[in-house]
Amino acid sequence: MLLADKTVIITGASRGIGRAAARECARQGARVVIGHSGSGQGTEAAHSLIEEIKAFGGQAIEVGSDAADPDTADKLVAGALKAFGSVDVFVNNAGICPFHSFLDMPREVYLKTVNTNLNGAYFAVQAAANQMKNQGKGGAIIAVSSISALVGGAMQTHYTPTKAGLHSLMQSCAIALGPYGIRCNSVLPGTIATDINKEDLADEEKLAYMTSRTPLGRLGEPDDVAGPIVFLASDMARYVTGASLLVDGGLFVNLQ
Ligand SMILES: NC(=O)C1=CN([C@@H]2O[C@H](COP(=O)(O)OP(=O)(O)OC[C@H]3O[C@@H](n4cnc5c(N)ncnc54)[C@H](O)[C@@H]3O)[C@@H](O)[C@H]2O)C=CC1
Ligand SMILES: C[C@H](O)[C@@H]1OC(=O)[C@H](O)[C@@H]1O
Repeated sequence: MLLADKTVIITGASRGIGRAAARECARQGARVVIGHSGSGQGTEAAHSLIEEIKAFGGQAIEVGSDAADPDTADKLVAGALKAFGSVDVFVNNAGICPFHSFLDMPREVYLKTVNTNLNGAYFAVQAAANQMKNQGKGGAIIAVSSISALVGGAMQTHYTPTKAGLHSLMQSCAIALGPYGIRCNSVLPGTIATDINKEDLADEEKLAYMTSRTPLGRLGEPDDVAGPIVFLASDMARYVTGASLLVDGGLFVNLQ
């Protein structure tokens, strides 16, 4: 098992990519902290994931707290320490992408997106890194960034800078935390079918367009991203830091 005896915190883990990653980490032997929004739906989904994980003999707990709130960072670390005694891997995954045009972008939509996707992440990464440093045996931090860190989207002018920010944060943290043996990397998913884009991809033309642009001929599924996250979290990636891994079925390189 790739993650035996490691405690992994994953934010936004009740649904989509985070849920798939949490399940796979648990399958690989990790003790998992499921971060979620704390809403009724988030709590319910987190409980059902805990049941799934327990059913195959895994260990998981949940911590409900808004990813945009800087205090969430300490709650996640405290939850991990109380239940499992360590923090070995931190996966920053929680995110939103409320598609909206640029010229009339409401301030509150912009601010909510940046606070959820990037500002909260900064403090969460900081809290996890401090705990790893105090433990003295290194660790791994993974940001779920996006192909959108590298390319734009007319309806994503508030979102793409947050993904570029996460990508950049991992590069800088790789340097800041390398001396402590803490590796920092990002995964850059392409278009993965989840709740975040359900409405956008309900447009059949858009769905067909995104599929046709993907050399592997299909959109991604959450499980497609879970494997790369586990790899970067594991000791198999012990000399990988400051890297970013596109997980996009070839979408990024498909110019013509
Ligand atoms: N689906 C896609 O095509 C892509 C997704 N991503 C990124 O993957 C990450 C996960 O998204 P998906 O699984 O696709 O979507 P999703 O909507 O299924 O999952 C998002 C998760 O973030 C959580 N979340 C949102 N706001 C939160 C808050 N304020 N506090 C705590 N949790 C919160 C949600 O509860 C949910 O669990 C996001 O950061 C997204 O930007 C990146 C590239 C492509
Ligand atoms: C939500 C979008 O469908 C998705 O998010 C990303 O980060 C990708 O670039 C896709 O646009």
